[in-house]
Parts: sequence; C-alpha cells; structure tokens
Amino acid sequence: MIILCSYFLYCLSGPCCDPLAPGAGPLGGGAPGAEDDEEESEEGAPLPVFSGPGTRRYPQAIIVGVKKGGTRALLEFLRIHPEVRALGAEPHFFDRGYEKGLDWYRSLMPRTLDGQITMEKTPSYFVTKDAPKRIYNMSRETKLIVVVRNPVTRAISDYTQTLSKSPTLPSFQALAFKNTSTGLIDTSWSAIRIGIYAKHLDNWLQYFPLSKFLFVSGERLVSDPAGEMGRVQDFLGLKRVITDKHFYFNETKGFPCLKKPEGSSRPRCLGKSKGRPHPRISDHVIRRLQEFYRPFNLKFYQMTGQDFGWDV
Ligand SMILES: Nc1ncnc2c1ncn2[C@@H]1O[C@H](COP(=O)(O)OS(=O)(=O)O)[C@@H](OP(=O)(O)O)[C@H]1O
Repeated sequence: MIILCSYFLYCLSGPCCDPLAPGAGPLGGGAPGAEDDEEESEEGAPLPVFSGPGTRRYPQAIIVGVKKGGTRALLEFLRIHPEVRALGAEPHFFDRGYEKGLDWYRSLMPRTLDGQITMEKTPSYFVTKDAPKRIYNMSRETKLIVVVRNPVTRAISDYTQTLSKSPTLPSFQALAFKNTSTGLIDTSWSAIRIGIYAKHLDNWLQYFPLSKFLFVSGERLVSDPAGEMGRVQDFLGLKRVITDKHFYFNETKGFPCLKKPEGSSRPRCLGKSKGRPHPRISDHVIRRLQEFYRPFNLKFYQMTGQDFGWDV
C-alpha cells in the first residue's frame, strides 16, 4: 500500500503521468529507448492514465525546424519556464501521423492550466510540403519557431547522425556531389535539401505571415543561450524567466548546459546524440557547399530580415 501510494504521488509530480515526457537522465532524454530525436515518434503510444488538473490543448507554439538546428536544446531550455508545458518526444503528427486526426494529436499533449502554453517540436515539419496547410487548418494563430544553423554545418551534422547508425555509409563528399569534377551538388540528398531554407520558407509563407515566425540562430543558441532565449520568451509573450543564471558552459561537452535545478542532484546537458564529433570534410568540399548555399542564404536573410552571418 505504501509503495502504491508513493508511486501515485510520484506520478502526480510528473513523469509517469505523461508517457511522452522525457525520461529521467540527460536533458532531452526523449521517449524511452530513443537515442535520436527523429526516432521519437510515438505512434501507437498509450494514452495517459492519470487525469490531472488542466486541459489538453493544441499547441499554441511549435518548433517546426530545422533538423540538427538545435531544436532539442531550445525545447529543453523552454521547459524550465513555468508557463510552458511541452511534449518531450516528437509527435510527427503533421508529417507522418495526420490520418490519426486532430483529437489524437491533442490527446498527446500535456495538460495546461490557463495562461500556460502548450508546445511540441518536430523539426521535419519545416520541409514537409503539407505541414503549413495542416497547421493552418488546426489554428492560423499558431506561433512557429524555426532554429536555423549554417546549412553546411547542418548538412555535416545530419550526415554524422546517419553515419553513427550506418557505419558503411559512403563518404560525405560522395553523397553531396552528383559530379565531383564539375562540382554539381546533389540537391536530392536530404542532408543538402533541408538547408535550402528560403525554398522551404516560401511554402510556409503561402499560409502564415512572417509575424507568426521566430527564427532562432542555432549558433547563438550555443554562444549566447540566454540572449536567444530572451527573444524566444518575448515572442511567446512570456515573462523573461530564463536568463543567464540558468546556464553554464560545459567545457567537456563543448555546449551550454542547464545549471543544477533546485532539489536535483546534477546539472543537465543534452545526451550523447548531441554534439557528436563531426568527420573532417576537405576544405574544397566545404567551399563548394558554401558557394552553393550562398544565394539561398542571402534570399533567406532578405525574407526574414535577419542576417545569420553564415556568408561573411
Ligand atoms: N546546449 C546544447 N547541447 C548540445 N547540443 C546543442 C546545444 N545547443 C545546440 N546544440 C546543437 O544541437 C544539434 C542537434 O540539433 P537538434 O536537436 O535540432 O537535432 S535533431 O534534429 O532533433 O536530431 C547538435 O548538433 P551536433 O553538434 O552536430 O550533434 C548541437 O550542435
């Protein structure tokens, strides 16, 4: 009986009430057993058992992209805000699970009290043709956050992740070029295609005005997490609760981590699948890719009114 009561109290305090909340352990643990974010699809997940206070709502804000931009860090930083309740795992509803219906989608969301914001993140939405229309049909008021990172580094990060699962993968160079001697880039390779941000944004702007977007710099999220989180909180209409007091730079990890929260035994960094060492890519490949992305980047700076500094 004592054990049962303790378990119930533990559930009340969070983790087991929401099967999609990240597990204990490293920040951003995601769904149990999932190492990488994109594997955190919760298709067929059981519905939460505990009926606590609050209401399950559609997310008012979604981190829609981009893959390997720093989306997990952003979500986990946001989750320390008392007015934010976010799904830990990626639901992949607007790209892979749309036929399950909006009621199913809402049933995945954590409960919120009045004034709290419901959020989720699925970075593949940004490059999904039908995602803007589908999100618009859910609510045209949805706030959209896109974490962008130098598309060349992003492509290498994407490749590094695939390589970690498929060690016999051809080299980055072999996949990036259609023709090595002419330097023709293979835009059908998703690692390349995802980084053509201007093209994807064009699709979103058919449905949402620019005012519904916040573009977060993946680079600044690492070099100045508190500054970038200030912009995010303003965009979401939240009080600036997350400040530089919450972060420290972990030299071993090479990234900012969250300081030890009160009552917790250790500080929280993202897990091993974040910050993997990238393979060395030759300078001429990098230069060619920079050259390839340049016009698309400039277009993206123009569209967003922000210079991300990738083309200096
Ligand atoms: N604080 C902190 N800690 C660890 N990693 C951080 C952090 N901030 C940003 N990043 C960068 O996030 C990159 C992974 O991006 P995502 O979380 O969007 O990846 S995923 O698409 O969800 O798989 C990841 O890319 P890689 O370094 O290539 O692994 C990191 O560079």
